[in-house]
Amino acid sequence: MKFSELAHEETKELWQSSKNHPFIKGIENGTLPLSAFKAYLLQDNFYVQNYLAIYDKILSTTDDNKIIQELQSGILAINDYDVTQQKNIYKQLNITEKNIHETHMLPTTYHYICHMHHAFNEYNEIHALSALLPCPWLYLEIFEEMLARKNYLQGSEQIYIDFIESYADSNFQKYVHKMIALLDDLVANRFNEIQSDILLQQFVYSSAEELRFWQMTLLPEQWEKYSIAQSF
Ligand SMILES: Cc1ncc(CO)c(N)n1
Repeated sequence: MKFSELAHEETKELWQSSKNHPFIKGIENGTLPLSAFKAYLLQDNFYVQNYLAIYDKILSTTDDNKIIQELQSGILAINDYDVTQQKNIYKQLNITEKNIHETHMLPTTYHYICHMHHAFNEYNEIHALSALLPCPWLYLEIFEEMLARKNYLQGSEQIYIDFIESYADSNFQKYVHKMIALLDDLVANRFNEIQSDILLQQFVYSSAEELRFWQMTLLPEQWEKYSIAQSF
């Protein structure tokens, strides 16, 4: 079994929880309050910047030509699908530079970002790529399934319709499939540099963080009022 197949199997439940999440259902039927979407985008700005920073760290340290080639085209894809798209949505939602500067990272954003940097700093580029893969792969799966159901077309928010169609787009799909193949190749060819259990953990942890990411702005998370158990 390829690593990607194993990782996908291991995270089925977490991914299903993301697919069923009220935030995702709200994007599909158009009922997600724009304020929640705005808050999500402001957090995602931190996330995407750090995602690109890890690509840069890998590119400036690796001597693996296949990684260099795929990450360079990956950066272009992220610029198209995440950065440019977000800038357009920011304009439509009147999100200003001031709003961006005034935003603080919420706990899940912080933890997810630390997890990805940790995978690179404590292990290596292959472990980092495992931590980075659920991000585009989960989005592709969520929004491809939405596209196929077509229910989202009845929603009244054009922003959500565009958002779904962008992440289900065939070029984004090509990028994701390349990243999956890249990781599987690395696992097969550089197996002596990999700690298999940790590699799988990196993927599972990111899948859990993806689920928390939807939840974060709905709760909303606050550092000052950290959620605690209500009872035994
Ligand atoms: C948190 C998160 N996961 C995945 C993506 C998709 O690239 C994104 N923009 N943000």
